[in-house]
Amino acid sequence: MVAPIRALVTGAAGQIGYSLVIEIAKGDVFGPEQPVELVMLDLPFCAQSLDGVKMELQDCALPTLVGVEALTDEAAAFKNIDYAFLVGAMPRREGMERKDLLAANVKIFKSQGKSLAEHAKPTTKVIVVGNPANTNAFICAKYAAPKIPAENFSAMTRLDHNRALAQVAAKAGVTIGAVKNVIIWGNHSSTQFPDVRHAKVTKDGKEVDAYTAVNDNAFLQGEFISIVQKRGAAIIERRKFSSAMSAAKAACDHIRDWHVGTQPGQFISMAVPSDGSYGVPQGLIFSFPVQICPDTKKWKIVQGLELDEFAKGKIDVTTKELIEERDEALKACEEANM
Ligand SMILES: NC(=O)C1=CN([C@@H]2O[C@H](COP(=O)(O)OP(=O)(O)OC[C@H]3O[C@@H](n4cnc5c(N)ncnc54)[C@H](O)[C@@H]3O)[C@@H](O)[C@H]2O)C=CC1
Ligand SMILES: O=C([O-])CC(=O)C(=O)O
Repeated sequence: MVAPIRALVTGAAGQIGYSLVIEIAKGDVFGPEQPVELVMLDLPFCAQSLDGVKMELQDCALPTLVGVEALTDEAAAFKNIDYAFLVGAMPRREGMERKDLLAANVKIFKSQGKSLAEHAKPTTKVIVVGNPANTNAFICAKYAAPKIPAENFSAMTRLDHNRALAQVAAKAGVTIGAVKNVIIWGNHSSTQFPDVRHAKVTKDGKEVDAYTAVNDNAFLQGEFISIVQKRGAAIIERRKFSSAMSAAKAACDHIRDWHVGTQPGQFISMAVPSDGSYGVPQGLIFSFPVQICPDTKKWKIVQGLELDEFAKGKIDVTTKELIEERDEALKACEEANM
């Protein structure tokens, strides 16, 4: 039998958690032949509802789910895991920016970074979903070092990437599968730069660039960018809760691609530690276009993409915000005596 993958979901009793655990458990992430041991962590006051989620997962009678644990102890939850979906954190409400969550959430990721170092496998791969996701991932990686290499840490911008694909498909009058290689640069915040300069669309049987397919430059350099940047807030305004189903789906897309690799010629957006590419300071957790090698399961930042002055200006703005967030988070971690 294939050895099971041990996958941890934090905040599993929350909104995203409820959509996410079923997708992992039924094979949408690691495949229909891969057994999964699912570990769910939440805070002690959620123990009862977490237990209810566990019962429901058992009742799903899933052949891929070979174990399910509902835990409220961080050390036990991080033990021997292969993948960590770090979702558990406070969500924003109407009128807030994601960085307003920094003070409340960054301490969670300091503590979980230490738990990763102490209890997880050194090969564990981590996606941070809890906001502000890039900066939380930066802190988590810092406190998990040197046991777990920085390259194993990522933050989720796949939801923004999927939002961009959907907007381009709708405007070009094609289905989602006909659009590829949109890019989200930078922070999972309203300064992110959704960029379609290198995107391709298959339209009327021919692959063309997105600008040709959409045929509306003003839209692509204006409204499109702001729709994607502010989509999270637009969902909150309507639902009064932040995106959950789409966030869970995006987390699955992110880890599935990391686990199985990207298609030849395809790139996806993932916030990973910068190696200095495109002038982004080293170590910042920054969303780049990446490709993942199916054999090594390692990501590589796509190199050599041309950036015009418009793109460079947008990338500067989001870089500056991430530097400020990083410095604020480091200060908060020093002050939090834990
Ligand atoms: N990166 C992205 O694209 C997205 C990020 N988010 C973020 O994901 C996070 C979770 O969102 P929701 O599930 O909607 O929130 P939620 O409030 O419904 O659930 C969060 C859960 O995390 C738990 N939790 C809090 N601290 C914890 C800790 N230290 N350990 C374990 N569990 C803990 C809470 O008890 C709660 O059950 C928020 O920060 C939200 O802003 C949401 C959507 C998209
Ligand atoms: O907007 C929020 O707070 C939740 C989130 O990150 C998103 O939907 O992109």
